[in-house]
Amino acid sequence: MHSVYSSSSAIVSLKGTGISDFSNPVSGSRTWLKSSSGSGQKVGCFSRSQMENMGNKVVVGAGGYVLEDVPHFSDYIPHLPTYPNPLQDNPAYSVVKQYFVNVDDTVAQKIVVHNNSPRGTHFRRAGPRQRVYFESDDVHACIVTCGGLCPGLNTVIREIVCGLHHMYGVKRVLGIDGGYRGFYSRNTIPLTPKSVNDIHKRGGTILGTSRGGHNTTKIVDSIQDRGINQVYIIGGDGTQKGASVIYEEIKRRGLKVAVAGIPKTIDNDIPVIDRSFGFDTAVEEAQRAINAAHVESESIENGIGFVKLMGRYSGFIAMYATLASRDVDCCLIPESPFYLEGPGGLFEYIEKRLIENGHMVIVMAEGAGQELLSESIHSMTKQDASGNKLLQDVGLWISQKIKDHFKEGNKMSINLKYIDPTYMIRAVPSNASDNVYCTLLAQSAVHGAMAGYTGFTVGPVNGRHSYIPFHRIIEQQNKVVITDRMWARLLSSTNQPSFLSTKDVIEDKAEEPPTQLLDHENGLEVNLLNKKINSACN
Ligand SMILES: Nc1ncnc2c1ncn2[C@@H]1O[C@H](COP(=O)(O)OP(=O)(O)O)[C@@H](O)[C@H]1O
Ligand SMILES: O=P(O)(O)OC[C@H]1O[C@](O)(COP(=O)(O)O)[C@@H](O)[C@@H]1O
Ligand SMILES: [Mg+2]
Repeated sequence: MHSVYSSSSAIVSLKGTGISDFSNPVSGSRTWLKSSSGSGQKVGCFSRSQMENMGNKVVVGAGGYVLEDVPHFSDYIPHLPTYPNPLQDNPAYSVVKQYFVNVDDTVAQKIVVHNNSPRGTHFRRAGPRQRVYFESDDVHACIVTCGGLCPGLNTVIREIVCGLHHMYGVKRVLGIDGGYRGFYSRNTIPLTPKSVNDIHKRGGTILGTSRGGHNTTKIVDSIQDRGINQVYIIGGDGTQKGASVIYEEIKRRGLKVAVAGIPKTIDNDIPVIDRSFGFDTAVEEAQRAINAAHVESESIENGIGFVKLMGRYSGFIAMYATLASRDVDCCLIPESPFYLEGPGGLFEYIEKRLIENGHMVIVMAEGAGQELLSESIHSMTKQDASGNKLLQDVGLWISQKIKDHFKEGNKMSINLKYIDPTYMIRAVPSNASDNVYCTLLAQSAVHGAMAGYTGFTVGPVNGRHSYIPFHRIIEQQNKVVITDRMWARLLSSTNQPSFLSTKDVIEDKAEEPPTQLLDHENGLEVNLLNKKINSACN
């Protein structure tokens, strides 16, 4: 078994699973890995400064057990008082058999294992703790929403406000207006259970949102000046990067301010978590557009219904909407390169399908085929205010190319209807299942902040809500793995060509990224950690 040490060298013993909870304040500013002196076996090879540079809290236990832990106030503020969790006096929760999450509970990232598999990466289980680090009257929380819209934003806001109020008796919650820049350029909005009561029935975010405008110093100054001590940040990969630097600055200033991220991405491009809120709603809402495309295409000779869906780098919405519909003949996503002309190309497939069936439906994620368009028109690489690549409308461009192709030499007379429902999908309120999911995310975030955790994102890992360190959320994007069984299911449901050679498949398998929504069969997360450890050692 291996140990976690604080910089004051106070040893926190590791029970059972080889982990420790940080609910007891430990003096010192950091935790790091150290060789297990008991067994004489070397664990990891980090010097203190290497671990400090990496800034990650990792605990290694028996059998290849790894806990990628989240920071806690006690890591950098010594001797903080704790209080009994008010939930234990809450009549609604009196029916719960076990009020509090066991301090040793962690959630396995990899659940498909073999006889000799290492136990692999784990995350701290989310939920209420026996002791909290805030008295109800002392909490001054704020909530901010950043990045693009996503169904469910208002539900998360509502449930943070109500969770704080009903479970922990917190009365002071502020809304930050218009994303990160609202911290320093706008007035705040007081939020109460009454004022947020109905907001989950509306799309968008009552707080407004924005891209760009992340100024760490100004944001943390504003947090400090207003006396805010819990910051709930709802947003996608860009937002979580912003939240991570806010947390670092807060820690640098030694402030007792919890920073909790709630991952928002309609594209489902955030790694580690099972899925993101709003994704389910988006897939459901996309059915209306696909149905319309089907009706239109069926009604005319050689009809083609072409639907563009969101998905800048990840084609999950397109893939799941296609699988759900069964009316789609071709699904194009950014992860699966395709080509238009020649044998095995898109034009050939369209012609074949129209001859066979008289009509067809194509679904395309907005990020698909960007390289075809750039090659063709030498497009400039423009960015939005957050630094995200601004995409060309490939759907419109391909639609025109299809029309031109069939017009040339009077090949075939086709009727193509182009449908772009992207913003209509994004603006709807979340569906019932996303509403429940948003509630759990919000409550997990509230429990974590009250328990003194900070610098974390919440999310379900294999169905269990967990606290995940920021770096795991922001270091890579979740993508559809086209050598996985789910993409094969899609290909078999549409009958479209894979546009891949055997060589491509072999190469892709060799560098397959980890993904959620799909099976984890190869322990890539552990490999990733090992790679990090090795590179830190070299
Ligand atoms: N690397 C980064 N560091 C700090 N802030 C960032 C970073 N990337 C994005 N942000 C900020 O996060 C917010 C949202 O980012 P954006 O990419 O637009 O949306 P999303 O969070 O949905 O991906 C913006 O205010 C942006 O300035
Ligand atoms: O037009 P906007 O507001 O920049 O949003 C478009 C982008 O928003 C998204 O839906 C989600 O992006 P974010 O998660 O970065 O907000 C992308 O798929 C899409 O390209
Ligand atoms: Mg993003």
